[in-house]
Amino acid sequence: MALTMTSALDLLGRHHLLREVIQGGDWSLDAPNQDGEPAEFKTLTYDTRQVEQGSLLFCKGNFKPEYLDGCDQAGMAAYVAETDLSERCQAPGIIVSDVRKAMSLLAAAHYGYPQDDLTLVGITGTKGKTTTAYFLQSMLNQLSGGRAALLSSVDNCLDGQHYRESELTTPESLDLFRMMRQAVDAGMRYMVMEVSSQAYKVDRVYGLTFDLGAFLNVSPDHISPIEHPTFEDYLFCKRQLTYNSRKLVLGADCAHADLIRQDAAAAGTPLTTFGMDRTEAGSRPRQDADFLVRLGERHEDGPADSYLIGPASGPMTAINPSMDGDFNALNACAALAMVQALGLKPDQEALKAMEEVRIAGRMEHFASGNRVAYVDYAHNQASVKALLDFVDEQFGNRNPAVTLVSGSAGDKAIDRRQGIVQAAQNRVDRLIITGDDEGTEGADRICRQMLGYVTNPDLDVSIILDRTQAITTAIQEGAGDGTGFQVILVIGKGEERWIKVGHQQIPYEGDDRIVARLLGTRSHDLGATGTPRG
Ligand SMILES: CC(=O)N[C@H]1[C@@H](OP(=O)(O)OP(=O)(O)OC[C@H]2O[C@@H](n3ccc(=O)[nH]c3=O)[C@H](O)[C@@H]2O)O[C@H](CO)[C@@H](O)[C@@H]1O[C@H](C)C(=O)N[C@@H](C)C(=O)N[C@H](CCC(=O)O)C(=O)O
Ligand SMILES: Nc1ncnc2c1ncn2[C@@H]1O[C@H](COP(=O)(O)OP(=O)(O)OP(=O)(O)O)[C@@H](O)[C@H]1O
Repeated sequence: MALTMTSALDLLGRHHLLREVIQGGDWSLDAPNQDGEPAEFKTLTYDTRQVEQGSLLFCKGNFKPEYLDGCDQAGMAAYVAETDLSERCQAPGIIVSDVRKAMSLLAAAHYGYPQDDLTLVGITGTKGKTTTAYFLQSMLNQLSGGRAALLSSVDNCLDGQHYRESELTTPESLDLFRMMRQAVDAGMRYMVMEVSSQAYKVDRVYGLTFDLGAFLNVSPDHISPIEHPTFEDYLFCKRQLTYNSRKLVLGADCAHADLIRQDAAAAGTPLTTFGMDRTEAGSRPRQDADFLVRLGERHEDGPADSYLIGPASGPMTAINPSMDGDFNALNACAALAMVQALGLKPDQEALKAMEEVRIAGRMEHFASGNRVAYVDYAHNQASVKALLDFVDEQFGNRNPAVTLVSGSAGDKAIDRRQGIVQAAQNRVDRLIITGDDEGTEGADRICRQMLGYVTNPDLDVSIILDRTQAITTAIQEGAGDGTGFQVILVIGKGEERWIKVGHQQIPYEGDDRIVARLLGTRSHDLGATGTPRG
């Protein structure tokens, strides 16, 4: 469907978003007079640097009027904004009460409502969104002959095969609808996407109904001046997925599950639940979740523990995910519950597809002599706790000396600094606090703040600002006397090849590559599911 000035105004009017159209001194509710057939907008953009002949520009966020200089000359057809910017340009201004909502509605129309041709799955949760999304995509690809697209915080995949690094966890609505169109044109039948709390906060998914939503878990995170003012606001934004999904899969042990159940009842959204079953083998499984995962046989020194996964009513199937950790088995269980909620029957091959999934920078495992290292993306209290639970379960009987290398990002999610220290300080032997994406705050300040949260006097703790040096120290002079078994955990950056300093991304070797180089083991350079990026 071509979007013209007339159809855009009509759509905005129907959604009560249109205030008026301003061109020069003329104010009206109608489209400015045009000769002949109304011209369709050629492109839509929210960046003046992308404006070309026939563009419709959205002025959102911290947009500055001076960005409009030169847009007339570039051929801008019109702009959409919440204020009159006619002093800066000749093109008509569509003045709306909410530019982000307007952008989502107009983008959907411009790209011909691609969501109608996709089975759309949205996944939210504080932890496990990316992993669960990859697990689900792998099963859907297996069941549909490779017709599952993916939008994640690591990579986007629009044709079931090629993965490209993504910028945001959930894209801006304009980019989202464009990518959906590309996916439909590439023959995709499914799209699996992560839905961040921020997506609801700033209307990136406004007007979208998901065929299936998943709410995995929630714990305090993303509280900062540019994200959420409070945990209540963070959770409230996430809860919106329930009201915008036709069905919902919910973690049975999710905090505030009762509230989310109330949401689902209020919205008339049917629920399927999943959870970890920790009852003894052979005893009656837990009864309060529809899908369960439980520990299978333990293999000492084996590649990974195996799990049993399936509907609570049985039968269970053994799986052996290549990504370590009970939390990843739980993510696999969430993905299985989602496939079933979509009305599909996952066969053995589909479950096997999950076993092949590897995600760059998530639970990357390295070993040499008496040292084992993991590079992981844990970067808040809940994920550090989950990672240390894994270390206890997997290596506890070998009495390891555990070294943790962690920093925390600047400018956002400020509560993580305390959360990481709290989760770790009584469970590791050595903590090396180091630089992360410091942004405009400076790594020194963030590291000192983290150090200030340490209350355990027995903890061997130090700040080594340079991340490469911090990892080198951890590997070469880990905790303990160096003779016993050592576990080294390097967390928070995954496979990222840059560190954000100020507003710049400074090239960085990468945690995984540094560990591999120092331990003399092989590093993987994969985008996802064993597929090189490209
Ligand atoms: C708070 C927030 O949502 N910020 C996002 C938002 O910023 P904004 O709209 O204020 O944009 P801005 O960069 O200040 O600039 C204002 C506008 O002027 C435009 N511009 C700029 C310069 C110019 O010359 N001409 C011009 O038109 C820009 O394109 C933009 O549209 O739009 C930008 C892109 O249009 C995003 O990059 C930016 O995300 C920032 C980088 C960010 O850090 N976002 C985080 C908080 C975020 O969204 N995270 C979530 C959750 C992650 C998770 O759970 O792991 C996510 O979904 O990624
Ligand atoms: N279900 C889970 N529960 C707790 N921790 C988890 C879970 N799944 C993954 N993690 C931990 O969180 C880290 C990030 O996992 P993942 O990328 O799948 O989550 P995410 O929700 O996409 O995170 P983010 O929003 O921070 O990008 C992992 O490296 C792991 O340490």
